[in-house]
Amino acid sequence: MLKNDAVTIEDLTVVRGSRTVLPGIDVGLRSGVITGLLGPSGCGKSTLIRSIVGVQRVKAGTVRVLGEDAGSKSLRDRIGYVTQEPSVYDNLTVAENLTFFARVLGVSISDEVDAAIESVGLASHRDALVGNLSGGQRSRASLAVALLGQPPLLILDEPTVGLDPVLRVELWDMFAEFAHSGTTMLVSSHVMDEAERCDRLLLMREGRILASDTPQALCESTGTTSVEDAFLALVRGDEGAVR
Ligand SMILES: Nc1ncnc2c1ncn2[C@@H]1O[C@H](COP(=O)(O)OP(=O)(O)OP(=O)(O)O)[C@@H](O)[C@H]1O
Repeated sequence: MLKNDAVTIEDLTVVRGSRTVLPGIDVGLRSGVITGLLGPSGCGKSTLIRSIVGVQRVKAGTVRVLGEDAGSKSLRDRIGYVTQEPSVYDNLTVAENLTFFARVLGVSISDEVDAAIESVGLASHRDALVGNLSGGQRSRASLAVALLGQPPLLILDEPTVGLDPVLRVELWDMFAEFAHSGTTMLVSSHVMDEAERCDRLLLMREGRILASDTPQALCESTGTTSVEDAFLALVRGDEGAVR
């Protein structure tokens, strides 16, 4: 963890139902880079994200986000969060959805709505009903909502699920642009080839952080040439350590 990390997490313990999902983890998110959050289904990625966004009841530990406690009111318009399910209204157009959420957030409608629509490549569908859009277009409309007000921290939970390869590449190009302009990004993914597009990676397994480093450093430290192989090597090492 670094002093100027955008997010610092210490000894975070989360229990959901009767299961200890996060058993006291420490991790930091570097500012102004894309961190990929990777790990098998059920390993706790969404729970970690919910803790950062401030909607998860935590049992112990601290989560500091942009210098505030996670969940603080002052963070409300400083975090853009896109869940796995599109969070836009089917019976409103793209522009109407954005206008509605801009009002809720109190951001300038005239400037921000069109800029957000433009940046997710939906300008030609500005006046289309969201209910008539394709799955990928609906995901991008959700992403546009998260961009309103240009929050310094963007958290995207599996933003490319169900999207075609061309669209995935376009979205990752867009994420790189956001990071380039100073936005801190946390992007969860199941897809290992997307990991190569991240500046840093958090590899999770069964609620624990197996590694937090650059893709290159992970490959070097495990003597592998792909993130997928690095992850497998770390899992095998972890299994050996647990045994
Ligand atoms: N409300 C709940 N009550 C009990 N257990 C829960 C609850 N919500 C999640 N869990 C458990 O917590 C663990 C972590 O879930 P989480 O959704 O964080 O995983 P994930 O890594 O995001 O998975 P996926 O990639 O499939 O979305 C899982 O074992 C899940 O079954």
